[in-house]
Amino acid sequence: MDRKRLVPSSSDKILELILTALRDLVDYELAVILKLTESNTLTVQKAQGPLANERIKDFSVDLSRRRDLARIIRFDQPYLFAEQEEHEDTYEDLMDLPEGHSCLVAPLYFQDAPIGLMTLDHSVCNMFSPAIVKFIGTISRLIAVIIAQNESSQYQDTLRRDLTRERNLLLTRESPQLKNIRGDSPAWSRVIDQVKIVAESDLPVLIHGETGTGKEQVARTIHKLSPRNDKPFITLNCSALNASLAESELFGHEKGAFTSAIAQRKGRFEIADGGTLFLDEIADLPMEIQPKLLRTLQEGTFERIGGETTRSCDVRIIAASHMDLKKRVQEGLFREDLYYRLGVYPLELPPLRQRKEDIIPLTRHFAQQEARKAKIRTPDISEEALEGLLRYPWPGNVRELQNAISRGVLLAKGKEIGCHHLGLYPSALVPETDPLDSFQVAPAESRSRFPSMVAVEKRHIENALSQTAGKIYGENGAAALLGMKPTTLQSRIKKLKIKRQDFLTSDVSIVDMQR
Ligand SMILES: Nc1ncnc2c1ncn2[C@@H]1O[C@H](COP(=O)(O)OP(=O)(O)OP(=O)(O)O)[C@@H](O)[C@H]1O
Repeated sequence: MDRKRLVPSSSDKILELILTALRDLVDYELAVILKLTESNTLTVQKAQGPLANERIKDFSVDLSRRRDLARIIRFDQPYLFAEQEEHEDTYEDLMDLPEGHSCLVAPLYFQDAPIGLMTLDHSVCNMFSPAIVKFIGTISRLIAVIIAQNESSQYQDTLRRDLTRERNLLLTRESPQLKNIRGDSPAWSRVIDQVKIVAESDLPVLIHGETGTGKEQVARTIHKLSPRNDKPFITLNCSALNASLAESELFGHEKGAFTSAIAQRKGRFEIADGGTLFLDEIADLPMEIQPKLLRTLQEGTFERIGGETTRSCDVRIIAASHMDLKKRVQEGLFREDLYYRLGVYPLELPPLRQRKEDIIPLTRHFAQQEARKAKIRTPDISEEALEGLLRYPWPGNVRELQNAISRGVLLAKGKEIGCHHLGLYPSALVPETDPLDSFQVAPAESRSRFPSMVAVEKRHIENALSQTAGKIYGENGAAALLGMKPTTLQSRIKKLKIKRQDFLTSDVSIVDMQR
């Protein structure tokens, strides 16, 4: 199969590419590229051809014991051992090449300095003509440049990684790079620490967390803090994709691959090349497509649907799920091998209710953000509203909080944001001991049924009355609880047609009743 490599991601792959191309021109059975180390030793970097075996990968030769090779390197000229020439067979202990077999060696030089040696062997004698020797002399110069450049880019990668690590360690909570994953709670601080650590690597990350806990923002931040940050961050939501759509989205398709494929289309792997691919709701990825994803993750190769070219890509994967992926594996709905491949670095995002310390800072952040968008002064938030926010369980997590604050900023029109602006209202249904425990936020989906101010006020007073068993006056009365004058409260009760007697119990004083 034609193997098209878009981005050779390692020196191993580059050398494989070079030696494969070389074999189209020179018939060799073993081609080996050896690197010259500082200790004057040649060590195998790549071996290819029908005679290449596993043992050769670990082979090295000390040049102080192979004066013939040292001399060839010093002269910087390719050398063809003559059929009758007596010489030590370099790979003698590793394979059985006949006496007088063809053996050609070419020094690898870069900027006038030796960096290694290439050897070509064939079990048949006289396989390499003088023209081939000359050609190898020229090609070995190019090979040396490619190897040196690749090493230099690897060195630069290492430098970049080191710099990234140092930079990430210096980041503080106020750093702009972390602005989308705010939070100071111990639970969230642990997440941020892990984000900083894992960002510098290429490890696949599997993020688990309830809906709206910030999985995508965490994935984006990992990418932003990684050495890949100048390359694309591409997302794919795997839910609601059938197998063929998922395959096309991931790997792309050629024109005419299926009825609706009117044009060629790149998949997310191709688009994300060099960068990060975020696979959201990975638990929903159809079973049929999971082996193909696994293969791409293992080999870094894929084919477009309807295409014959095997492409290679260099993509870092971050996957996320609100479901317990391990449970999906146990239920037979997710491949175990893929689960382990994706979950090399698992990251657990705590729900907002487990990090209440973050609610107020996040609230202020979102209020500021919204006010900036609306070009108004950031409104104050009443103490009561802040308390209400702290007491709400936030099933929709940060997204729900963000929505509530956006609404609040809009409704408050620059004035102080109160409970009613945030949709916090006392629930008449849940019996409470602390009036603030009964605050609830109108869920986003019921925004069309957003309670009117009158309804909110009525329920609020009813709740206070139920807390005080209908008592209005005095220290324990509803008026004190609501911070109102008792007379004002009475008139509101009348106006709102609240049936106070529904809340009365026998221990309410006659005096209070008579009022
Ligand atoms: N720590 C945070 N700091 C600031 N904004 C946040 C934070 N966490 C989440 N958000 C905001 O909350 C919203 C939801 O976040 P995000 O989309 O990352 O959550 P998610 O877990 O991926 O959601 P889903 O489960 O629906 O895919 C986004 O608008 C995001 O900007």
